[in-house]
Amino acid sequence: MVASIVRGVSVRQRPVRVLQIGGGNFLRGFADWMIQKGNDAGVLDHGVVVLKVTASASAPVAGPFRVVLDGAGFTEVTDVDVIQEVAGAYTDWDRCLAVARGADLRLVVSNTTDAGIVSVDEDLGARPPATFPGKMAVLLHERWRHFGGDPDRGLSFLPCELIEENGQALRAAVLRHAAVLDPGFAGWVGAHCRFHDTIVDRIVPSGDAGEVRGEFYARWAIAGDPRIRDEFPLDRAGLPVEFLADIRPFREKKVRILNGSHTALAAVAPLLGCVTVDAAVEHPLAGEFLRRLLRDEVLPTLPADAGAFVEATLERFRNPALEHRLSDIALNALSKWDARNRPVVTDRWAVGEQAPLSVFALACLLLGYAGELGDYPVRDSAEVITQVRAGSWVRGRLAEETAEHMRVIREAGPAAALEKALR
Ligand SMILES: NC(=O)c1ccc[n+]([C@@H]2O[C@H](COP(=O)([O-])OP(=O)(O)OC[C@H]3O[C@@H](n4cnc5c(N)ncnc54)[C@H](O)[C@@H]3O)[C@@H](O)[C@H]2O)c1
Ligand SMILES: O=P(O)(O)OC[C@@H](O)[C@@H](O)[C@H](O)[C@H](O)CO
Repeated sequence: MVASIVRGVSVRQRPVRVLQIGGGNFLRGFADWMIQKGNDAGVLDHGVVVLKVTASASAPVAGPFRVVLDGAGFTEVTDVDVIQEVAGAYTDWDRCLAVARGADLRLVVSNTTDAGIVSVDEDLGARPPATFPGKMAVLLHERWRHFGGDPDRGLSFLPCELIEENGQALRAAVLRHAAVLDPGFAGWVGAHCRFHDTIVDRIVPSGDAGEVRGEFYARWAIAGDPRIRDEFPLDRAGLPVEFLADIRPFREKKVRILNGSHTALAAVAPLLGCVTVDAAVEHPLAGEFLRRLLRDEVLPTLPADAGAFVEATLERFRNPALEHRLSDIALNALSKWDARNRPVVTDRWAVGEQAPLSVFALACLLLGYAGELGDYPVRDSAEVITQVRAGSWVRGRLAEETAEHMRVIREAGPAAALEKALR
């Protein structure tokens, strides 16, 4: 294979088999790292083209970067050179269409945050269409036309977004647009493109163009058509990838334990002076809050074997090398509380129990969003912030319970209020 020079560093040229939607830290430190390992182990020969699907000025850089991963007592450094090109949907849509016609293309990996997989009516003639599914439908249409509807030219989708049934959500959104473009094309998408639900796990807190930093721990659970195991045989390179018939139990455990406690901790611990996750775990009050939340509220809603994942998660949170800032987790915190913490509260209430610490975290968020907690980090949509300030974000029993916590926080301060909630 010929090597090309990008930013003065050699990039190994490989067939472009993967279209990557988004070039954020997570995909580079997780999916690209795995593809690199698969290539190095000889189970893959995959190059990646990154499609930049947002209009922001900052673009991911094509070419090699370094992934630095911290494990328990060791650091792993990997030079990743799988990205062959970055194509900008807003700067060169024709190039994106050309990539979609690629003869070697097999897989689409995406991570567009919780906001990316949306299903709305939009102008599919726009260059480019506004949303990720809209763009994908037009790119697939180009591919379908180019290959004359060849059944062997369908693509396999591995979305990494943390929403429920991510593959099925993406499929439904793409099919909605496909039906508008051409019924024959929609039939081809439905029959020959495979959308896998997946759940990912690796904490990747930071990065820049040249380097991504995260933890060594990783897990990728992939559901759906078993042919994916041969198309993307990362498990044969010893990577932590599992092909499962049903990923829902793992998803529920991971989201409730890891993401839910991240969200709750990021709501509460800054009020106690904590800046990072590891500092919060070691803080007497914040650490107690986290452990009690997991033990008394989250674990009882999960199968008995979830205890081991709680212990492992606490150990991962203690990793000081990650320097994981609580304010970075605070993005869209209320929507995340809704998706990750509310189900715990609802499940506890359904069996006649309480979930005061989950509700306490919500009370902190509501006070912070209302501007009552000084420089509390608030990073959410204007719509959500307006709803909170109008008092319409919570209703019923949740409104009553949060109001009581908010009263105590206002009167006694966050630390005393948390001590009371922990009693
Ligand atoms: N970093 C982690 O530890 C980690 C681990 C697992 C999952 N995740 C998930 O990844 C997401 C954050 O990714 P990151 O850490 O790489 O952050 P990042 O900011 O580096 O990357 C976010 C990516 O999403 C794209 N994006 C944002 N909004 C979009 C939209 N509306 N439509 C299309 N694309 C959009 C951006 O262009 C960028 O490529 C979160 O949703 C998180 O749940 C992160
Ligand atoms: O990225 P967010 O804001 O959706 O959530 C923050 C963290 O909980 C998340 O990124 C975890 O680090 C990740 O899900 C670990 O697998």
